[in-house]
Amino acid sequence: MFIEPRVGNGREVPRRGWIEVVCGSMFSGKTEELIRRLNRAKIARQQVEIFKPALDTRYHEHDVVSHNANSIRSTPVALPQEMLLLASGCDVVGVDEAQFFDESLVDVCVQLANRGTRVIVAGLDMDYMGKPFGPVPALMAVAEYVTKVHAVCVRCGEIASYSFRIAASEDQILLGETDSYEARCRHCFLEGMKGKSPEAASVAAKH
Ligand SMILES: Nc1ncnc2c1ncn2[C@@H]1O[C@H](COP(=O)(O)OP(=O)(O)O)[C@@H](O)[C@H]1O
Ligand SMILES: Cc1cn([C@H]2C[C@H](O)[C@@H](COP(=O)(O)O)O2)c(=O)[nH]c1=O
Ligand SMILES: [Zn+2]
Repeated sequence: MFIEPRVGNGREVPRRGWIEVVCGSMFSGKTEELIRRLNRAKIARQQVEIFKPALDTRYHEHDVVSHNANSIRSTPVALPQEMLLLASGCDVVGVDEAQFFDESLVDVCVQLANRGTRVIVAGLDMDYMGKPFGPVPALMAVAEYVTKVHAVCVRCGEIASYSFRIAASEDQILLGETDSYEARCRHCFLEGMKGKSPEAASVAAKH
């Protein structure tokens, strides 16, 4: 799985495209896993392009940077359509923070895969309310491979699938780190939601 197959029995084989999604909560290792796969492709001398949403300026204007400071050069784009032109001739395209793009990202990834590109997309599957986030759930549906990674719940040490917001904002988009979010397991996420706004409490009440 996730090999870099371009040469078969010493002969060039036609390029085959596909989509891989790496999803999970904040701090679950999505960016690390994306960087690991992209670096392997570079070692295999494949042409790699990496994109991130222009709005994600948390760590660096250009680089994709993980919470433990691994990084890889990327191109910030405002719209998914820009990737179609910028990635022409590429073997592998990586996309980080996919949740910040609009739904057109799904069609762009499908077009790239259809024209023979391996597309690796990393992003949050759920927002701070535990609701599906942006185009990530739809990408999971059309992907050949979906990998859900997990963080460690900072409250109890169980595996964490939720990003619990400790900051006051109720906007869906709020850039941040440990200053604004905690990785939490289902139980600790629901416990936290009970003490929040009426909408948040109703999310917890449904469970
Ligand atoms: N609660 C946590 N659970 C797991 N890893 C954490 C946690 N808090 C910080 N980390 C660090 O975050 C790293 C993963 O960072 P990153 O790949 O950027 O995650 P993501 O892109 O999913 O937010 C881990 O290797 C670890 O060093
Ligand atoms: C849950 C949640 C997160 N965000 C923001 C916070 C961070 O800037 C990114 C996630 O980064 P990571 O690489 O996955 O750690 O998304 C948000 O805007 N809204 C949310 O609900
Ligand atoms: Zn917990």
